[in-house]
Amino acid sequence: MPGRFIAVVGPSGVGKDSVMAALAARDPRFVLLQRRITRPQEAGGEDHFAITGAEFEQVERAGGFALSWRAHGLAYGIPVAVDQQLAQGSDVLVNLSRAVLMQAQARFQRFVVLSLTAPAEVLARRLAGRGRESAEEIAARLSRKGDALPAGLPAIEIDNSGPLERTVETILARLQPERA
Ligand SMILES: Nc1ncnc2c1ncn2[C@@H]1O[C@H](COP(=O)(O)OP(=O)(O)O)[C@@H](O)[C@H]1O
Ligand SMILES: O=P(O)(O)OC[C@H]1O[C@H](OP(=O)(O)OP(=O)(O)O)[C@H](O)[C@@H]1O
Repeated sequence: MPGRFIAVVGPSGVGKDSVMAALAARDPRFVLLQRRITRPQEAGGEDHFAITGAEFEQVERAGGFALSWRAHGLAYGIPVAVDQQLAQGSDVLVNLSRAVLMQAQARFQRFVVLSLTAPAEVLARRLAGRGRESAEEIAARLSRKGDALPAGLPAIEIDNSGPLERTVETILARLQPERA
């Protein structure tokens, strides 16, 4: 049985990368997908694979991405190698744009959406604390109206305004039944 493609979505600062890293650290059946992003490696935050805009377009044209999208002035790609990780039975955690969820649902056999939420003031505090973006970029992220989840798409909604450990426990409990 292939593993599950677990799309982790939610507004900037909600804790997608932190929650994914904590899940992977907690249970080796979860693996993290390393995204291709046109963001410098030294920017900090998630462990992405930095790629230039020209390289990105080349890979995209050649069909090297299972999914790709643009946001925050950057381009993001999920390499087709994700299929091998899934075929090995791993549950793969992927930080995804809400804009590509329908495409992802059509592309992957076993597909789960984890939708993280937190109040606006928590997002603002966390983005400032993360320190990866300038004050101007943070303001743009906070005012960006991300897409709502597509109507009818099943999603597991998880509040991440409390401690990370509590979020991880809640997610494990919600995902466990399907793993048996
Ligand atoms: N449950 C939590 N409690 C406290 N701080 C958190 C929690 N989740 C994430 N953070 C912090 O909030 C900031 C944004 O988290 P991050 O994982 O980068 O969010 P996202 O990937 O959704 O933008 C980081 O500095 C992170 O350490
Ligand atoms: O369409 P949306 O659902 O709003 O998502 C837009 C983008 O925001 C996040 O990027 P990134 O991880 O670079 O930013 P973040 O950590 O600030 O959320 C997410 O992974 C998408 O690439």
